[in-house]
Amino acid sequence: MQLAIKNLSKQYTKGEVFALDNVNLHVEKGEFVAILGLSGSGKSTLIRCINRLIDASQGEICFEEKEIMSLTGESLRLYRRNLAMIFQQYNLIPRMDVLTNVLTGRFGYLSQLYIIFKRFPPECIVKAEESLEKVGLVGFSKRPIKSLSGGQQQRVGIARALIQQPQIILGDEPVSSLDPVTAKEVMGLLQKINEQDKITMIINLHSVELAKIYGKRIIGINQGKIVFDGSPEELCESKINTIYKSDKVTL
Ligand SMILES: Nc1ncnc2c1ncn2[C@@H]1O[C@H](COP(=O)(O)OP(=O)(O)OP(=O)(O)O)[C@@H](O)[C@H]1O
Repeated sequence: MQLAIKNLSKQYTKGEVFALDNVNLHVEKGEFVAILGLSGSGKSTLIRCINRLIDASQGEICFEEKEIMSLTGESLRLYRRNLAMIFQQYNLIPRMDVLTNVLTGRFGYLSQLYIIFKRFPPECIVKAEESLEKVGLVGFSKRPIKSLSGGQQQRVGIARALIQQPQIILGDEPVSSLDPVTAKEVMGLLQKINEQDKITMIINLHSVELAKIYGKRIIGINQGKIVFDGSPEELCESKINTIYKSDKVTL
């Protein structure tokens, strides 16, 4: 078992509703998990708890059989090397070129001196070029980030994730800012990486269509609870309605 989440709950403020409510989830190495749910259902909270960007209120997360919620300092840094993030807004550094942005994915492996002086070992640069080749951006190394399209910027984000040599890629709505065609290209790239490199994908999505095409397993979250966990074929209309059920009054 690569990731085991047991009875996980998160309450941002005492007295408020639970953003995650007793979540239990097991993920095996190499799975492609698409997470669906209404805005505010807890998808980002789950991802942020997994990579310890935030601390859960209760429960347990184990990575490769080791409990990770109590990690601090160096052991937390080493744990985080296993997890790469890709984001809706790409989170690139606009004033730096493509290659340097990819190289920042290697920070978890380098000493502070390399980082301060931004001088990277030659083998890192080779790895960065290889990552760029993998995402279809050969020849883009020196291009400023600002000169790239959204789809190209997300490819840089994926190359930055790959150079980290992660076990898991966590995606927080990585294609929500892209047009439908480009979104499919980027999801196809993640699918290829998942199949070729056996990197586990846990990807939050707003599109049921994309989840059904690219997810090998779909998790549906409603008000912090897992209400669906199954294959794309099992995600019928009534299950979709359960995932997207809202208590809010519609105008
Ligand atoms: N930093 C925070 N402080 C307080 N409450 C928060 C915080 N972050 C999220 N929440 C609340 O937790 C709940 C779950 O939010 P979360 O961002 O995980 O949902 P989501 O499914 O990722 O939504 P979206 O699809 O819009 O990104 C929401 O009610 C949200 O308002």
